[in-house]
Amino acid sequence: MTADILPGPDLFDRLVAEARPDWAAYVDHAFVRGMGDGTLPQECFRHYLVQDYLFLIHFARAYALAIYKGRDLREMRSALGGLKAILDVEMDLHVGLCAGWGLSAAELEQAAEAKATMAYTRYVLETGLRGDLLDLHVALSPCVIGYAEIGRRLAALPGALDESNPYRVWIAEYAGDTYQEVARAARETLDRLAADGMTPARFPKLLTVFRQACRLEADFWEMGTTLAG
Ligand SMILES: Cc1ncc(CO)c(N)n1
Repeated sequence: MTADILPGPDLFDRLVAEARPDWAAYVDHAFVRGMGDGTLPQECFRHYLVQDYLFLIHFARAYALAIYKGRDLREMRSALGGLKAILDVEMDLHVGLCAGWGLSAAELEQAAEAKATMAYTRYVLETGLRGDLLDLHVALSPCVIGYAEIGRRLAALPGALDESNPYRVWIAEYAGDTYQEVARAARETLDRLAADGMTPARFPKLLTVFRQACRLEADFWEMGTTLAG
């Protein structure tokens, strides 16, 4: 089924097309819908957000690995942009929201890591350590491009950004121009790497990584929903 897929543009779209059920289970998870209509219990969101802070620490390490694996300055600078977006922008959202609940950044950093957090972050890092830059960026792509899609979808729902929705700040962050631009750059990086000598035989291997990352994203929402440690 995938053997005739040739390298070229829109690698991300082709991955999503082949991984539809896993992608849908991730971007349309009950946790996501609960943020959209404001019905998600706050306890679940808090558990998720603390774990997501720990997730982002390791995610920043994965971008640092992408800098290390960059083959020229352009690739290194592009990965540095991703690293800065996490450390300087995205984590501020978590720190700001948690401060509202009386949780400091230092306390966040000390929180015990849930197994779903470990599984996902270490899978991405391991994939990048074992493989090349394309493997690493495919493993990273459901996170960045997926959250941009989730943010956009939720922001389009009637009332999602109203004062009455406790999750409007989260939605606005990921639907906002800054994050959408990070996701656009991630797509471009995938296309550039794929155009650089990716063989058709590579696609099924990348699809395996992509599907695994989508499943781990869905597990992450599930961890928030069930308050799993
Ligand atoms: C689990 C997870 N996936 C993706 C993102 C987007 O960066 C995030 N903050 N957390």
